[in-house]
Amino acid sequence: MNIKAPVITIDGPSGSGKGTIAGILAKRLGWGLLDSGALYRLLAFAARNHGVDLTNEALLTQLAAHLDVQFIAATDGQLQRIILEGDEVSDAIRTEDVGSGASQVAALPAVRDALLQRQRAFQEPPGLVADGRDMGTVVFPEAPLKIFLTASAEERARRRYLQLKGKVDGVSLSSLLDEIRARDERDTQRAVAPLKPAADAIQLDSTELSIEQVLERIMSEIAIRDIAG
Ligand SMILES: Nc1ncnc2c1ncn2[C@@H]1O[C@H](COP(=O)(O)OP(=O)(O)OP(=O)(O)O)[C@@H](O)[C@H]1O
Ligand SMILES: Nc1ccn([C@H]2C[C@H](O)[C@@H](COP(=O)(O)O)O2)c(=O)n1
Repeated sequence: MNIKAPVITIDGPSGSGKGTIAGILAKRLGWGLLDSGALYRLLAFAARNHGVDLTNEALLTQLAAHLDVQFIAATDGQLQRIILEGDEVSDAIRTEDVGSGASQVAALPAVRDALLQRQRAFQEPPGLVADGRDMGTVVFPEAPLKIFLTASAEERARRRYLQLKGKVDGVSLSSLLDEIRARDERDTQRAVAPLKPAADAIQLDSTELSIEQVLERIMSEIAIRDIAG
């Protein structure tokens, strides 16, 4: 019998804190981590490197199927590292520009299909924390705990501003807010696997919550379900 490892899914819009929460949770539980947004970012980044237009579904699908990528798990004192075609791109894929490209390629159905099995292959014992837009609705519909994490667009832009200020030249709160709204619109309105809560997801608005408070809420849901041993 094939007993599947438990999955906790965390979906939500850009800047809601999914990645931060998923990373801490995976570490606390000793589980694997799937940052599914990184796959779409890697594809957009690779497409630009190879001169592939972000609207060319056929070529992007081929690129997605053969994406040469390695995720090196976080260790004490070191964050997860991402290697694309032999080069470390962990920071390079985090720009708003790459995020916007990722959101464009993610709207293409054949691209999503090409990345589906790659994402499901992360489901390994003892468990997986997976963050993205469709983790609970499409990729892991049987997950025993699904979180839909939100925050107001203004708060998400503020968080992103604090994160980028001093690291990226010319960053402005108002342009970040515009980018966040544009990405929300594209991610929620696309025809395939749009960003939306799964019917059985727990919705958490983190606008007024600290990272630790969000984690506490999720840890109590894990305890209620008794899913982490
Ligand atoms: N509850 C919170 N309170 C304050 N800051 C937070 C909170 N959650 C996350 N942050 C901060 O907000 C920023 C964005 O968080 P994070 O990158 O985890 O968001 P995300 O949802 O994964 O975004 P994206 O989908 O674009 O990757 C980070 O600097 C993080 O430390
Ligand atoms: N499961 C996912 C994850 C990500 N995307 C798309 C949409 C996002 O705007 C973009 C970048 O994601 P991020 O790194 O900001 O979480 O990738 C998606 O469609 N489905």
